[in-house]
Amino acid sequence: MTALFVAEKVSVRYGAVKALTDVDVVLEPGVVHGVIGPNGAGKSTFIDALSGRTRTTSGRVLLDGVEITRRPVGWRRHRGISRSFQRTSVFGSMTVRAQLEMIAHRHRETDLDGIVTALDLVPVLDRVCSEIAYGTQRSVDLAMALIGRPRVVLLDEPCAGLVQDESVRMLAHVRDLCKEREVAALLVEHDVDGVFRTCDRITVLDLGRVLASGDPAEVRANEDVVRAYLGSAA
Ligand SMILES: Nc1ncnc2c1ncn2[C@@H]1O[C@H](COP(=O)(O)OP(=O)(O)OP(=O)(O)O)[C@@H](O)[C@H]1O
Repeated sequence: MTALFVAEKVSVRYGAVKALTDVDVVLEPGVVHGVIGPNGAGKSTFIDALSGRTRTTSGRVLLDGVEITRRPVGWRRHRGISRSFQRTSVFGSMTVRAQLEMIAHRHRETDLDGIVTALDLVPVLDRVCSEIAYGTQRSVDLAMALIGRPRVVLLDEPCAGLVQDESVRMLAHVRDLCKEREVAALLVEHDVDGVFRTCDRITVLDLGRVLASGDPAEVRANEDVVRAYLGSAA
């Protein structure tokens, strides 16, 4: 069977800096795939390369077995590859409702109510985005990424800036919604415990290379990962 979304030996250089070298990932519907690694490991570069924001130096990206490596961001979004950013991308001056409806219109979403309800956004629909709590803004970011029934979502640190309780709730939402909607998710996150709790598979990057990949138990037990990254916390 053809995998939904594949990164094959993806490499990215910024001048002399090798930000990513030969990184492989396979994403499947309803599977949450975490990517962890220390600062500068190449996590954001990987999401940027998969979403079309950064040009790969070599390697291939495939959707349904068809190469899309050079396709631009907008083309990918319209074919069901969406992403969220490390920093919230809500428009501060709009209401939550206006912002979500605008994106729903653009991507022909027919069940905006379902997304809004699942993410507990009903009480803030008529509030201006800049006036709602930061944790709720992050839920609006997730809602925006899920609009249009994407087949693949690439989430860049959805828990950045959240307190522990909010982070737990956010990752539960990510997992539940990806399972319910059969979305293939790639989750980059610094909250390592959250990633181990949430993800079905995990890839660990270090200095732009894959240090380990597998299910959470395999990765947690991997000696290279413990030595280089998890330390005694494992
Ligand atoms: N635009 C750029 N120009 C040059 N080097 C860059 C650029 N963006 C990233 N890098 C370098 O590429 C490497 C990977 O960076 P990247 O931001 O992808 O790592 P990261 O794992 O997401 O880090 P963090 O956890 O701090 O967000 C780092 O060495 C970084 O300094």
